[in-house]
Amino acid sequence: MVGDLMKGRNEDLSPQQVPEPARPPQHYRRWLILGAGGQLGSEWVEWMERSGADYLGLTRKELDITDKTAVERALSDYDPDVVINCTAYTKVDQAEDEIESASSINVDAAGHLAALCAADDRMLVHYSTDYVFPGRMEDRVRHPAGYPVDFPPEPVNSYGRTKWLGEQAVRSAGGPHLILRVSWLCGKSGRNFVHTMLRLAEERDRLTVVNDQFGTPTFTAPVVHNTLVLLEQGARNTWHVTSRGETTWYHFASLIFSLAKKNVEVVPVPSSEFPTRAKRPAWSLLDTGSLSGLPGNRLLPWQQETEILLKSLKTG
Ligand SMILES: NC(=O)C1=CN([C@@H]2O[C@H](COP(=O)(O)OP(=O)(O)OC[C@H]3O[C@@H](n4cnc5c(N)ncnc54)[C@H](OP(=O)(O)O)[C@@H]3O)[C@@H](O)[C@H]2O)C=CC1
Ligand SMILES: Cc1cn([C@H]2C[C@H](O)[C@@H](COP(=O)(O)OP(=O)(O)O[C@H]3O[C@@H](C)C(=O)[C@@H](O)[C@H]3O)O2)c(=O)[nH]c1=O
Repeated sequence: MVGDLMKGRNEDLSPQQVPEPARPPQHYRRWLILGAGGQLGSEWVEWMERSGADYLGLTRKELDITDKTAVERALSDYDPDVVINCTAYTKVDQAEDEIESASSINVDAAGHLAALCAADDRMLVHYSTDYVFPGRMEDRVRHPAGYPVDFPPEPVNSYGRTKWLGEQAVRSAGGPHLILRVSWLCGKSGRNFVHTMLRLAEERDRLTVVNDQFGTPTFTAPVVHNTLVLLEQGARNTWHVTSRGETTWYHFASLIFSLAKKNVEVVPVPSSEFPTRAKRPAWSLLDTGSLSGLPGNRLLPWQQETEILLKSLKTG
């Protein structure tokens, strides 16, 4: 079935060689990583540590991005050339009821950070999401390779709306920036679908998982790699960064259990049989065509990246 889903995209999704990890470009000397305790932030810290780059990673405890004075002080004290904003409010269901909290982090704080970066000509990398798009199945017919970067956003939930407003706040600050939209993000640490499935496998022997929401699982290591590739090439503005291919949460769960050798019965269900507080887009594939043209990119099939992540969870 996963094979069938892939056929529509008419591309080679067999495993490919994993490129050598990209290195931080030399033209940026000092790197500030915000949200360093989150799943993407901790991946960034690991890469920076390994590369020997001059970086400072700040967790939420060390810097609350909604504290304007503290953010100003952090920027002026460390004086970074590039700021990687991995902070976000990411609890999709809770965002429906905690709009103020989600907005203060995803919109106001992102805009304030962008304005400060713009004032001192610091490069800002900001992450956004596939959930900014409406996710209509009919959009798939017109855009089989995924939503183009300039497709008009129309989020279907509060989290998506705050991320879209956050993007606009970053753009309107007018400084040098990269906004990278990623989807269905999973990494070694933090809250994500892989960890949720592995936890549920210990608690239950049968799970129902939605099979009518389509997208692309994306992994933190290739996101950091591709961000470095984009920075190396001097890229600016908005890009889509995902793995290759397309699947549903049900097929993603099935692959996780099969690779992790978990004996769980996974039952495919329509979204109507798995009600959630927030609506999710039915189809949120992102077109990564622009990134695929850049040398050194890491755009591997989502199945291969899932296997790489599960192996790294095993080996630690
Ligand atoms: N997770 C996903 O599936 C996807 C994520 N994205 C985007 O990718 C980016 C990274 O997401 P991801 O790493 O998964 O998210 P996480 O939720 O794992 O990390 C976000 C981090 O931001 C921190 N944070 C929250 N509020 C504040 C604050 N006021 N000040 C400082 N730090 C704060 C969180 O701390 P704490 O945990 O203590 O609250 C957490 O460490 C985000 O922009 C997200 O919107 C895009 C698509 C998919
Ligand atoms: C746990 C579980 C979830 N589901 C469904 C609910 C939902 O429709 C889908 C995904 O579940 P989650 O709640 O884990 O994923 P969700 O929080 O919607 O993930 C999103 O997070 C934000 C931050 C993003 O930016 C998105 O790209 C996306 O990754 O799977 C099941 O069908 N069965 C289950 O047992």
